[in-house]
Amino acid sequence: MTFKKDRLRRTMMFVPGNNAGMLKDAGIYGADSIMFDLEDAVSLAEKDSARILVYEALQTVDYGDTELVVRINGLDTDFFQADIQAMVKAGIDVIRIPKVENADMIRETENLVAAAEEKFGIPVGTTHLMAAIESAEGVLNVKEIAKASDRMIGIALSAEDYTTDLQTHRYPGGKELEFARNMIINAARAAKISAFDTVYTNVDNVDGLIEETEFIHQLGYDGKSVINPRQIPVINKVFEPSEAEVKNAQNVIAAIERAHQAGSGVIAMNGQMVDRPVVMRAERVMKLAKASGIVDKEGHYIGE
Ligand SMILES: CC(=O)SCCNC(=O)CCNC(=O)[C@H](O)C(C)(C)COP(=O)(O)OP(=O)(O)OC[C@H]1O[C@@H](n2cnc3c(N)ncnc32)[C@H](O)[C@@H]1OP(=O)(O)O
Ligand SMILES: O=C([O-])CC(=O)C(=O)O
Ligand SMILES: [Mg+2]
Repeated sequence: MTFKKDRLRRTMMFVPGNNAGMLKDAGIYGADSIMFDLEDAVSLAEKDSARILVYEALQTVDYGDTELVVRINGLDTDFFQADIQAMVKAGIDVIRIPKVENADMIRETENLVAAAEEKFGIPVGTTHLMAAIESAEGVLNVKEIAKASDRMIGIALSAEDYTTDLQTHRYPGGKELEFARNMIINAARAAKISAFDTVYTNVDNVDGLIEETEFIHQLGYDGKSVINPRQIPVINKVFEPSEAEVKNAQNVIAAIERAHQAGSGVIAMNGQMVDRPVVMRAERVMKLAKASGIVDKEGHYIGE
């Protein structure tokens, strides 16, 4: 398991914790993060066996350098304490807390995680947290939630439960999610952590998934939670920079290097000002280009 706070997180794939076959193969599909689910994909009768199965998978399956996340059961259930114990002991990278409504829920989880780290000899502070926002209360408190702990790496919108709480449902186009999506991306960026959009539940509707992903990409989200491996390349493609974007980013980076050599932090390129925010955007384009395999190690465009 490897952890890097600012890594790319275009796709975070839910894997039902009670499905041994899916647990075994989850690493082969190229998700940036794998999320083992102990919560809503697992029936009440299977809560204990799923926890054991995920623990075993973490001991035996090689997931390479994919980030490993577990969605524990909610803090209002009888299962979350055992989930935390087992997953911290297994050395999970990130614990995703479902149905987070306020910052106290993050602090409560953090205390239990810290105690488990001490108990199992895991360096204190190395298990990270993220929060899923699934209610109106959660959306209204998201700023405090995002900043509740140094362990926080991200905030996710969970629109199935959220729209139920709002007493609506999901519509094509997602107007009912506009407020939550804007709140979450701003809270995540204010806290300097990742923002994940919700699952797209119709796995056969590729056009709908592209449309939704283009929209959340435009808003600034890092990526989406996914429920099926077929959704991974579709989302990655939306996040893949175009050739023109890559070439522009390369020119920006070269221009600012020339400026720095001349002792300046700003330079004009084809009549456009290039300064720090432009360079930061260019660096993100190059990071996405590398992850998409469209540039070589030196950053030269090689296409697909
Ligand atoms: C609101 C919420 O809480 S959402 C989160 C909880 N829900 C989940 O976790 C659901 C996870 N997803 C799934 O169970 C399934 O993808 C379904 C039920 C949506 C669709 O199932 P299928 O139609 O069988 O998917 P599909 O035919 O595309 O599967 C292709 C392969 O991918 C595997 N696969 C499918 N989904 C996943 C997954 N989430 N993780 C790992 N492997 C998966 C299948 O096992 C199959 O493997 P195989 O070719 O070796 O047999
Ligand atoms: O996190 C997600 O997108 C899935 C989920 O639990 C929800 O939508 O309620
Ligand atoms: Mg949910």
